[in-house]
Amino acid sequence: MIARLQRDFHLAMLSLVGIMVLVCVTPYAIYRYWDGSYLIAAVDSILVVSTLAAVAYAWLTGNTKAAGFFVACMFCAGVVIVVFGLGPVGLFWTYPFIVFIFFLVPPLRALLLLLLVLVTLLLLAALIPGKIFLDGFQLVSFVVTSAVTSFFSYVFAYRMLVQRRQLESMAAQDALTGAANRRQLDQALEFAAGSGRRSRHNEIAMLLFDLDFFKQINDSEGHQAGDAILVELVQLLQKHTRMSDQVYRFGGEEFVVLLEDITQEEALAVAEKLHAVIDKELRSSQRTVSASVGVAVLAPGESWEQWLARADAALYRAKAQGRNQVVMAEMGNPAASKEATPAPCS
Ligand SMILES: Nc1nc2c(ncn2[C@@H]2O[C@H](COP(=O)(O)OP(=O)(O)OP(=O)(O)O)[C@@H](O)[C@H]2O)c(=O)[nH]1
Repeated sequence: MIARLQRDFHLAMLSLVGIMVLVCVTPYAIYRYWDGSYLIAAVDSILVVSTLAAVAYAWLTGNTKAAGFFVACMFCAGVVIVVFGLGPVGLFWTYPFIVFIFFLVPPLRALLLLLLVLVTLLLLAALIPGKIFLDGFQLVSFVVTSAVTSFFSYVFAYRMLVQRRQLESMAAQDALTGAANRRQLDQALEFAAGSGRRSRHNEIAMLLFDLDFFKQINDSEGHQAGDAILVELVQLLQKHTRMSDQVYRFGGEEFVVLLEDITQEEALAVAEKLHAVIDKELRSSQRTVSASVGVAVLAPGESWEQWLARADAALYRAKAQGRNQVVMAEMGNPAASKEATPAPCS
C-alpha cells in the first residue's frame, strides 16, 4: 500500500484529499445537523461520502484522473451551495477549496473550474443582491483575493507538474542515448511475464543487441566516438521498429528491443532486418560497426529471468560463433539456440 502511494503521485494526492475531507468536513456536517442547517449538512455529507467513494474507486481501478475530476466537480458544486446557503461566512470555504482543487486535476483544468465557480457566484450575487456579498466592496475584495489565490496556486501547481515530469523522465531514461533505462526494462519484463499478460494470446519477443568489438572503438577513437555510436544505434533501432516497440539500454553496449504481438518467425525477421540496418548504416570514422543479436520469444509459464537468460544464451552463442549474426533461442532451454544468420565470410 505504501509502495503504491510512493509510485502513484495522483493516488497519493487523492488519498490525502480524502483524509482531509473526512477529518475537516465531517465535524462541520455533524455541527450543521445539530444546528438545524439541513441543506448545508446534507451538502457536507454528500461531499464526504462521494470523496471517499471516489478515493476507493481510484484505489480499485487505478483511474485517478476520472476520480480526481469527479471530486473536483463535486466540490465546485458543493462550494457554490455552501456559499449560497451560508452567505458571506461561507466565502471563507472558497480559499481552501481553491488550493485543494489543484491537488485533484491538472492546473489548467483547475483554473477553468475555479473560473466557472467564480462566474456562478457572481451571477447568483447579481440575481439575489445581498445574499452572498454584503456590499459591492466585499464583492470586489472577494474577486481580487480569490483571483490572486487562484493565480499563485496555478503557478505553483504548474511548476510542480513540470518538475515532476522532468523527474519522471530522468528516472525512466538512459541519459546518454535517450532509450528507456534498465529499471524500465525490468518493469516491462516483469509485466510481460507476469499474470497480467499471461492470459493474453499474443506473443512478445525480446531482441538482445550487443555491439561487436566495441572496446576497440573506444580504445582507438576515444570514448566520445563510442558514445556517438551508442546514440546512433538507439536512433536506428527506434527508426526501424514500430511506435509500440520499446528500445531499452540493458547496460554498456547492450540494448534490448521488446516486440509485442508478434510470432517467433516475425521476431526473427525483425531481428535480421535490424541486424542488416546496423551492418549497413552504423559506422565510426574508421570502421563499420556490427552487432550480435539474441532473440527469445516468451514461452508460456516462463519467468522473466528465464526469458532473459535464454536471450542472453542466444547472444552468447552469436558471439561464440563469430559475432555479427542473429541467433534465435530455443523454447524452454537457455543453453540451446539455433543460428539464424551465418557470420559473413569477410
Ligand atoms: N563510449 C562508451 N563506452 C561504453 C559505455 N558503456 C560501456 N562501454 C564500453 O563498452 C566496452 C565493452 O567491451 P567488451 O565487453 O569487451 O565488449 P566488446 O569490445 O564489444 O567485445 P564483444 O562484445 O565480445 O564483441 C567497454 O570498453 C566499455 O568501456 C558507454 O556508455 N560509452
